[in-house]
Amino acid sequence: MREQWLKRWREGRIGFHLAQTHPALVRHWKALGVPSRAKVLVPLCGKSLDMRWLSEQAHPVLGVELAPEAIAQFLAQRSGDVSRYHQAGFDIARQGSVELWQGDFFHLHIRQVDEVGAFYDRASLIALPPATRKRYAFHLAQLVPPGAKGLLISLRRCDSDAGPPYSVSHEEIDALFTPNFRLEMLEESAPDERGFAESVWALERRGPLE
Ligand SMILES: C[S@@+](CC[C@H](N)C(=O)[O-])C[C@H]1O[C@@H](n2cnc3c(N)ncnc32)[C@H](O)[C@@H]1O
Repeated sequence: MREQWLKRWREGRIGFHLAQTHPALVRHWKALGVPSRAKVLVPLCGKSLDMRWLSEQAHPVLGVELAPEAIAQFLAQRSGDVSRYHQAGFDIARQGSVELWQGDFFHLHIRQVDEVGAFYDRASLIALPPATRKRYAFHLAQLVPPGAKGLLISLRRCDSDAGPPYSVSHEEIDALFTPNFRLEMLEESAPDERGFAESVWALERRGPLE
């Protein structure tokens, strides 16, 4: 799966990328009640402009992405100094208040994200096959502290298991996240021309005794 994603970026097959900030992020982020200036973890971030929007809301951003092309293209969208360093297997580039960590999200360790207070996930689940989605939900729960809030945007289609993009049912999202998060579905769009409906969820990391 890693190779498949790296190949897609090399070949420029990135139909998932939006040329604008995701409207649901703009619609729902404020109401989540994320503390101002909380650092936002963006797993599997691609070159999403949503990271620019979050940083414009005064949130430092930590994006994690496998493909070097995604990171180079994100940085090239803006002029501005880029500082680079390396930490525990990740090549890190910082531009303004956005840090992009190039490497495998599953290798990210809680010690490396101890300042994170919120998260934003658009299209991570649909990028991963079913067994890896379980690992993803568990790993995210390990990385964010109790009380951390986030937005999750996913896709479902009733008639196919092929992917990516994978179809992820509401029942699966519930089963993946309920053990460690409070979860509320905020909206679901009508199906698009490929039959995919997009759903938006508010999550909050539970505490150890909840
Ligand atoms: C469907 S795209 C979504 C990108 C972005 N969130 C957006 O909204 O445009 C999934 C992204 O996850 C990246 N990816 C896949 N597996 C990964 C992993 N294990 N660690 C980090 N990034 C990964 C892919 O390279 C791809 O850019």
